[in-house]
Amino acid sequence: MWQARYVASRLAEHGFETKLVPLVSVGDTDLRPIDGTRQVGLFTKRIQQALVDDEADVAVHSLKDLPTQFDERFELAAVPPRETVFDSLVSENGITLASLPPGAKIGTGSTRRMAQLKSLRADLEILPIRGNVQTRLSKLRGGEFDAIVLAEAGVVRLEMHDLPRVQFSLEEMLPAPGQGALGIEVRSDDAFARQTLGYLDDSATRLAVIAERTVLAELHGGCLAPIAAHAIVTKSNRDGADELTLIAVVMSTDGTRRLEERAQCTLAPASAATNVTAAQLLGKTVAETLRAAGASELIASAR
Ligand SMILES: NCc1[nH]cc(CCC(=O)O)c1CC(=O)O
Repeated sequence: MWQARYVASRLAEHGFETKLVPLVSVGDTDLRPIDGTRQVGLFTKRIQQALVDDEADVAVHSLKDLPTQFDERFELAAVPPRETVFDSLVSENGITLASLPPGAKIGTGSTRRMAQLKSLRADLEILPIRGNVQTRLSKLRGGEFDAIVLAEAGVVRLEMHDLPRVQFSLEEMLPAPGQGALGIEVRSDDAFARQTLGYLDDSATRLAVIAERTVLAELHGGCLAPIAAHAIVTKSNRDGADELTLIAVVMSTDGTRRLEERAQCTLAPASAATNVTAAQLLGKTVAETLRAAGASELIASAR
């Protein structure tokens, strides 16, 4: 709802009136542990269905939740400027990971988070937790866990600034592809919606998430594999040109094996199409190197 309201208010700045269509996704209601047999897109399918049924013209997703599988019915009309990409350790008193008692119980349903937690502290007990941010926090308060891991982006958007937590560094906990970014989809035959939403696109964010999501797609990772990726656009200090840097990690779920790859490309000034191709190539190159180093085996063992 926050995300949809954000898009509505950005559209209002450009003079467009909108109507919110509140929806409840399977991801909000299905709290059973993730077991890999259920379908992908639990948070996004219901919203896409609203586009198909003409219930809504604009679909607002967390890009992290949007499957990489191409669907010709929809087009990603905009990727707005990204919120913070970090993950945070959330607990009753905001304790650091290092200060947790031996064998502490940490709630996360993400193999990416599980693997990185295990590599930092092998003694931790990782327990499944599902649901939206509010559901997870009520489980933490219920005493089931010593701590849980949440994306800082969700915490910030819900304005829970006082929530006791410690932010992980990128070295400790590399985020999921697309984390902190929104993906705004429209029907592919709706040129008016595509053009209108185009105002909200942020090219640096879009290129970063294209690179990250290409790694995931190339490794056939889906949302269950222990794959992390983070890309960022920066200015080169040599010639001032924009550069896109991508780092990706594939792990074994027990945290004992870690493959890491980093690569960079130079972006062309104001050449959207060329830069999209460059971002995709960067993601493919990194995925290829990870595959050559044995990534597929680690991903398969996580299923
Ligand atoms: N899978 C749920 C989900 N999808 C997006 C976010 C956070 C917001 C974001 O990363 O954009 C979350 C919650 C979480 O991971 O803590």
